Amino acid sequence: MEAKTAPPQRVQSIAEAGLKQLPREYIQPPEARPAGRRMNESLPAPGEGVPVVDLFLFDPASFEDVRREIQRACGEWGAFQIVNHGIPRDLLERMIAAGRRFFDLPQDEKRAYSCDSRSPASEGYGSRMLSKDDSVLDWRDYFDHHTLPLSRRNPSRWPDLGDYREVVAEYSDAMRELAQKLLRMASESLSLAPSFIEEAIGEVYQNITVSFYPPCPQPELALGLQSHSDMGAITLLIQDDVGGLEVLKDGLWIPIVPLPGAVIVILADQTEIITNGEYRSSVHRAVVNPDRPRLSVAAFYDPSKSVEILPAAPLVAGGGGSPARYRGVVYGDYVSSWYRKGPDGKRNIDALLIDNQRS
Ligand SMILES: O=C(O)CCC(=O)C(=O)O
Ligand SMILES: [Fe+2]
Repeated sequence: MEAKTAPPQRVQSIAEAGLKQLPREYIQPPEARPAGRRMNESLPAPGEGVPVVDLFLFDPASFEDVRREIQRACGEWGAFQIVNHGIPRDLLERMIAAGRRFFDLPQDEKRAYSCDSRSPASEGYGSRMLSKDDSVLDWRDYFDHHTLPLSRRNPSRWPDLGDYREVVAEYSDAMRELAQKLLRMASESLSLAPSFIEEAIGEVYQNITVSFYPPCPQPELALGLQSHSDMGAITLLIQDDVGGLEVLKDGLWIPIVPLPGAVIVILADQTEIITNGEYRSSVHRAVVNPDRPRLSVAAFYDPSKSVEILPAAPLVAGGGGSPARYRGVVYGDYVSSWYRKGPDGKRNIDALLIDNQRS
């Protein structure tokens, strides 16, 4: 428990104090440590890593090729990078630069924007996604923005720092459009109506989280963000050139190597349910390094809390597909159970599996 008077500890302040040893709360259990990964034994050969999909090719003339690429990226990986996505490079760079400007502020100026650490997903500056007395802490600070629907968007709560507020608003709108485009492609590639997934998730809630991972004195013992899958429908992420995001594929942690100008797509749990497991939500984590701070910006695109999420009728038995693999769930209940249990390295979605047909 934090003492009432002491401000919550920020990872960046700990890092700046220049410790040689990682404080105990940040030491991961041996099985979760990045040093334990078997990654070096089998780094992906060129062309075998996380897919890169060129959306420029997504036109009717080459539709079949891209459709196959989308099917492979969503079905086998649940995470991929996209290029030629239509978002101006300049906007991506201004978003990263805005995030960096905030984290460069002196600690007491940042603290003026602190979120309410007792309430999950509260807006503002904070140090971890969930709090559970026995959990190991992430080597990460963040700033969470509530951006959509517009009724939740209140830029006066965001850093008053040059064009910061304009950039976040512009970025939010651009990422909403891109998420819609991708969900349409995902629907179409499963022969669903293009608007199927969008309609299934109802009014969209978007949060934008800037994550800051300070240099870590013992990165082999820590994680910037522990293994998890995202709860909502789809996450669009950009990162600077440092690298650290990894996705789990067939038991191996595969790095998503920074690709300038690319956007990383991470399918989240509700898309896996709606597609009846044809498309998978990606289990991912962030590792840290001793030398350079890393910054990423995630735009989470989530269903309304009141919507019931179910496997799509055309994809289950009766509609021509396989038996339903997941029980339906009201999204708000899914979120509450996630915050109660925490990710614990497991996929929350597995609790909804019928007969555990997929592991
Ligand atoms: O910073 C990253 O690369 C990952 C962030 C992430 O997975 C999340 O915020 O859910
Ligand atoms: Fe994530």
